[in-house]
Amino acid sequence: MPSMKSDGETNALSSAHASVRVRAAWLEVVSGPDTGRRARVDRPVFVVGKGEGCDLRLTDGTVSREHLRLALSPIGIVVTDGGSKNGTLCGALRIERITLVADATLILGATTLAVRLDTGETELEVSAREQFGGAFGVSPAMRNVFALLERAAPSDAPVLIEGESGVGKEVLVRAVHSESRRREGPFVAIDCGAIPASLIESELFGHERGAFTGADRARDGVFQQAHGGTLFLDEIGELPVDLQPKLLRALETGEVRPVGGRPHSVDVRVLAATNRRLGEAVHRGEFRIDLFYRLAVLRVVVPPLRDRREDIVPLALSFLRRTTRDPKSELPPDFAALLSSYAWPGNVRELRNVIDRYALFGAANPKQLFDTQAGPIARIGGASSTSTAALDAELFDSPFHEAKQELLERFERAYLTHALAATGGIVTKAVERTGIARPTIYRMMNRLGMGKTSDDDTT
Ligand SMILES: Nc1ncnc2c1ncn2[C@@H]1O[C@H](COP(=O)(O)OP(=O)(O)OP(=O)(O)O)[C@@H](O)[C@H]1O
Repeated sequence: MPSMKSDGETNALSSAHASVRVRAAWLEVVSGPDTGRRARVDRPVFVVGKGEGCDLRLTDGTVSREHLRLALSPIGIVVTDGGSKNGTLCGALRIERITLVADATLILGATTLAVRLDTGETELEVSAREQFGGAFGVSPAMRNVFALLERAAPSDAPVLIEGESGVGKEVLVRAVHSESRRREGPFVAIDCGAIPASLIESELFGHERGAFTGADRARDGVFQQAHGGTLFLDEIGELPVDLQPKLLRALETGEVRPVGGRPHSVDVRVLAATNRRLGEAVHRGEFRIDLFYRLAVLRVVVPPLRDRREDIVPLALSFLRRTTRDPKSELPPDFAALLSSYAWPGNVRELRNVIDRYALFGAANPKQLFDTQAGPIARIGGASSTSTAALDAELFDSPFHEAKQELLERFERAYLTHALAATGGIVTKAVERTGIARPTIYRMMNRLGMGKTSDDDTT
């Protein structure tokens, strides 16, 4: 498969990049079960805790899942307690948010962390743009992600994007494709977590006629379908271990072997995403290290929305203006303040859903938009939905079939929004909760303009 292009081409892009000067630091565990562990804080957001997604993962049982977050800033390191159970101490002070401008010691649970700030400044590369394809962001953290991806886009290098569900991994992957020389070629997506293990090999590589019971005709896999374009392997962390060597071989040789057939070459750029930390899966022996390195020529971690609060209101405004088709739509200041202070467990997807609800139903009390049980969403599917008071007068003035269709779409959108909000935006959980098949959910989301496209329909 083709490799990275020359530096000359990537340099051409660098004029679109700026940099912010920040102070990076070293962390060292100086007491507690993980004594001796060190980590470099040189990315925009760095999380310490015992959860799987943490940048410094501690084994101390008294530490919370995401105990504290460190953010780079020009004057020092901004330390924020992540709402931990037993708090974070800096000296004799219990802190919620402070900026360290000199070396300090932090105590979390039974662990003591020494923070040693660099004496000089580090340059954090950020994009000069606030938009990369369909992804929008004003925070240095997001503009750093844009800068990395803008640099990688013109090459054929594989990129691995990690981040929680709903942070925008797919939007970013599509942007990489549309800014690459393959933009005229196909973009094919496959969700490795949504396909039964028995089918995934043939979904990836295709099969010959008669290769297995039920294979009554030959079929191309996604590699063949993406020939000349980009293949997006979503939820790559879910790829069964026994298939990983086959994928590695395909990436290394540029050849795929359909089930029951002979190998042939394909010209495909592979982009992958996962909402697990793949490095941890490698550590546990669940993901092959050689495949990890092959996929993660560039590895980008997209921070959750709660770690880039500057993005919340600008994103909300852009969703509102798109939905209302009114570039002058504004958010009431108290509603904007509520949005800014919310934790967004479902990330940008959840924010988009809240704004969709706000635009769709309006709200005398905007707080209700966050409370899906008590809010207007619950009402439309409940007993009061039969009351004419719950319906717009406009619907009664439209032809019956149009009005019915409009109401059905509103219901579907509200129902899905509610299901996804209740499951933190995790489609797999929404499938269990609603009883709607996963491909149908994706199709509905696509049809209703909720962010997915037909490429998601891989089953
Ligand atoms: N930075 C952004 N700018 C604009 N829209 C965004 C951004 N990030 C996410 N979105 C929107 O939020 C929704 C979720 O994004 P996306 O599907 O890319 O997330 P994801 O990380 O791939 O989620 P999952 O892991 O659940 O598949 C989509 O509607 C997308 O358009």
